[in-house]
Amino acid sequence: MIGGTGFEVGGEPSLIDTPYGRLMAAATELCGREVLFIPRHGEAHLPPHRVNYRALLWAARASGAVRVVSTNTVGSMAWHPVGSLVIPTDFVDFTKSRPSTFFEEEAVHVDLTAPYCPEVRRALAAGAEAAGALVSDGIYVCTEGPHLESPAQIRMLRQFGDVVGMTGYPEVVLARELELCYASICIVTNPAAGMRKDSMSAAEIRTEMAISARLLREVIEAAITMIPEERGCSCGRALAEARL
Ligand SMILES: CSC[C@H]1O[C@H](OP(=O)(O)O)[C@H](O)[C@@H]1O
Ligand code: HPA
Repeated sequence: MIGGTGFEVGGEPSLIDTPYGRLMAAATELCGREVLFIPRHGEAHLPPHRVNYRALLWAARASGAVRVVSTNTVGSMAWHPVGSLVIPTDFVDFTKSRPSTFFEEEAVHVDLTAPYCPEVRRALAAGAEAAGALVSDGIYVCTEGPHLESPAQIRMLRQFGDVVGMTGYPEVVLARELELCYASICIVTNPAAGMRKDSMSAAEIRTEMAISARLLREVIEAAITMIPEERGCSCGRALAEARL
């Protein structure tokens, strides 16, 4: 699991070395399944544009994981109430400065027709339903941050997607490049800028996330039991025809 702002599951902490740097992770068990929990922002809570996304995914694979469940907090650019969940089906990238590939020296073009693993997405949707959460599919728009968006930016971005965050990209792409299954469960913490009269501060967003953390854990625990043992998706063959 890659845990976002305000989400923890506990576990035995350890340091993992990757070619991209060292990070902290915690091994634990959830519902009988072995889980490696990696806090996305690390102990120092790195801002989104400085998160070491390649190290996160590399560490996941090096630990033997084949599936990654990520949690993200998002602002809604549509109708979603605060506290509801969104499972991305697709994404649009508006970031500016992040290393976004493991393949700097060769031309490798992974297919992103279905960027998020359909099997893990299905399990998350079933887990959300079992937990009684309000959940919907949606398109995740990723901004560079670290500032929250302006109302004019949101008027533009809402033509491209449903929810906005700063961390969903390039994780989703890097996971595919490592042939990992990857899906995200997003918690709506606020209406995006300009969607309501009053604004919402980062501190208030964090408070909203804390309120929803227990629900999110319930959803993930239920989802984990619904992920099939064997992979039936094509994520594990992402590189088969990706090289030129
Ligand atoms: C003011 S909160 C913004 C911060 O929270 C989200 O991070 P994460 O997806 O890791 O929960 C968002 O993308 C920003 O990084
Ligand atoms: O409104 C938002 N914008 C960007 N990232 C976010 N993460 C939570 N809410 C937001």
